[in-house]
Amino acid sequence: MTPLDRAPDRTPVPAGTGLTLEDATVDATPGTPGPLPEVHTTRAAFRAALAVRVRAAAVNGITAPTVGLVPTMGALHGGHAALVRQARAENDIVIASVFVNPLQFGDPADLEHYPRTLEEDREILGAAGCELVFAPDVEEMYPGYPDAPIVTVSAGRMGEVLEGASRPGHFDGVCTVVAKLWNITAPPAPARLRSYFGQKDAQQLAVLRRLQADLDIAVEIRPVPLVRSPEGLALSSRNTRLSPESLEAALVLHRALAGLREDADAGRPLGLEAARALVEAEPLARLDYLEIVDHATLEPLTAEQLDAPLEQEALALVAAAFEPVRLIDNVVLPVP
Ligand SMILES: Nc1ncnc2c1ncn2[C@@H]1O[C@H](COP(=O)(O)OP(=O)(O)OP(=O)(O)O)[C@@H](O)[C@H]1O
Ligand SMILES: CC(C)(CO)[C@@H](O)C(=O)[O-]
Ligand code: BAL
Repeated sequence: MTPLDRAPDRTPVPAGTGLTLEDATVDATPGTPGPLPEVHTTRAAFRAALAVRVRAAAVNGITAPTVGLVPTMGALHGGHAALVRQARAENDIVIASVFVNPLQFGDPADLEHYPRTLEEDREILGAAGCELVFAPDVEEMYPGYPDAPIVTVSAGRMGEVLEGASRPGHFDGVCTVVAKLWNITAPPAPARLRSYFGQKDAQQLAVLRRLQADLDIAVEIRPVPLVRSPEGLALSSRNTRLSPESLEAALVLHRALAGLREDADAGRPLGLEAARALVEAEPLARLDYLEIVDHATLEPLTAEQLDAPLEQEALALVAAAFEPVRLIDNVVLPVP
């Protein structure tokens, strides 16, 4: 029995339902140094190292250990540390992947400038309780790249809206790499895999729930609340590329979402236009979208649904450019 199985308030969220988790209070500090996790760059070496840990658990009387996987693209911060800490609290073995996945980048400059900081990442992962890291290069992950992979996973219509409309192919790339990561890190039975994703990437979480359910993949998805800076900015690896002025300006995203959250809490009509106008009034922001959608399907709420108290939980999602980066944020809108 794992810590998660024992905790009655931690029953798995069924696939397709929304999150009810509040944003997390900020703890952007990496924590006290822990043992540095073992890093493997090949699939074979990683699988062998995981099998050793599963056997060691059995020797210690844990015959069906759970493995908590935290997929990341590196450049880790307090948001990622929260994922690892939650995985540590709920599982017998905690592993992470660090891989900047070229399939999910449309913009070559975004891929080129994506920060790569494996040594610092290792320290953050160790401090948060991760013991094993899979950090392949592109050739290991996609032998023959860019002529491979030939067969990929499609996110379907959920991958064409919101982020997907601005980043065509992005969610197909995410689904393809995550399906591979789940296959590579699947522990030998009777051990079980759980995979941790942040609410910060709310559309990604919704798409990956469908990937798991629609393809019957043997993994349990565990959501983790969004972690913000003390000022309210959603922590993101891309924040490091913002000027001090843009950092300040970017707080408008949280202000706009907080207004919608207040409307929802009070059972008032949701002030979607006012929230959009707030972001548009910020000179350093270029609004891409601000939408209110169904939590599980990502379908936009109708005008009637926006005007009446919510009957089911919704999600307000925003994306805006603060040159040279594009930021996303979201808030869960609860039933009043
Ligand atoms: N502020 C945050 N709060 C909660 N989870 C987060 C936060 N930031 C990232 N995550 C989660 O960490 C995982 C890895 O994300 P990723 O490596 O893309 O980091 P990131 O900071 O979101 O990067 P970027 O914003 O540049 O895309 C994802 O599941 C993501 O949702
Ligand atoms: C899930 C993920 C690691 C896949 O590359 C990435 O999209 C991310 O970091 O959110
Ligand atoms: N956190 C989502 C990964 C990306 O922006 O590509």
